Amino acid sequence: MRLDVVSIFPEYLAPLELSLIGKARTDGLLDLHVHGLRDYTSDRHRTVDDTPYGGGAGMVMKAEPWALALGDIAAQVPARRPTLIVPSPAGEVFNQKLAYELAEEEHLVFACGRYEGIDERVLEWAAEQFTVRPVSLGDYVLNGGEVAVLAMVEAIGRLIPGVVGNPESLIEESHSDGLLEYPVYTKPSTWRGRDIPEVLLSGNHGKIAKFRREHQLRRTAARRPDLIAALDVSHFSKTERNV
Ligand SMILES: CC(C)N1CCN(Cc2ccc(Cn3ccc4ccc(-c5n[nH]c(N)c5C#N)cc43)cc2)CC1
Repeated sequence: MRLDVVSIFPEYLAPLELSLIGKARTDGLLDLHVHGLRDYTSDRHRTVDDTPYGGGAGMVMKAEPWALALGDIAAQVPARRPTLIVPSPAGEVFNQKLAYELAEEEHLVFACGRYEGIDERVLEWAAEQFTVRPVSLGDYVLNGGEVAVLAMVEAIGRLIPGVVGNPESLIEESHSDGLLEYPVYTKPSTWRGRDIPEVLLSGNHGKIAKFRREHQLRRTAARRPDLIAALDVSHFSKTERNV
């Protein structure tokens, strides 16, 4: 998968050189390019913003630098219609389902806005050669798109085959089956007077699986009842429907 990120703060994306995503880049599983938007300006001050038409607080990102940057990226990978992800407080909310969907794409481009956002005409212009998707990390306000891109690239990148060492660990984690994950423990079995659940020492895989499923359901019901409500009844066994 090829990924391109455009930002006025390219150094903000440096964490994508670390850990699993960094190794995936070294291994050639992810072809990630970060671009500085100011490289696509031509004035002495490398201007990327201006005052909003209609008045109001703050500044808006100018269209031309974005069109030059996105056009350059599209030209570098002519064969495929890239998906342009535009982090925005007004976007569809990013979730694991969308992460899986985007992990199937061949080329993702991320436009990190700042200030009060990007001139809307950029998204209209980009729709000629990109599939444009405004996406929100969640219902809270950030100062720009970079943090959202760090989260999305990690969530999407780890779903690419070969990025996560043990693909089985992708199966039982939170949200992959619609429920939150069960509690996990490791040595020592007694820590500061606290024991681990005895069943985990039993070696009885059926009982362990049952314990874990029950705790997934309890944790999800307690912390995210909205996820329980969203699940189809067929998701639950007969006994679980009465929990
Ligand atoms: C009345 C008038 C003064 N209001 C002024 C604030 N407006 C909303 C507003 C608020 C902040 C920003 C800052 N910003 C610039 C680019 C950018 C990209 C993503 C996000 C972002 N925030 N939250 C998320 N989950 C995001 C994601 N993904 C925020 C961004 C941009 C825009 C609403 C209008």
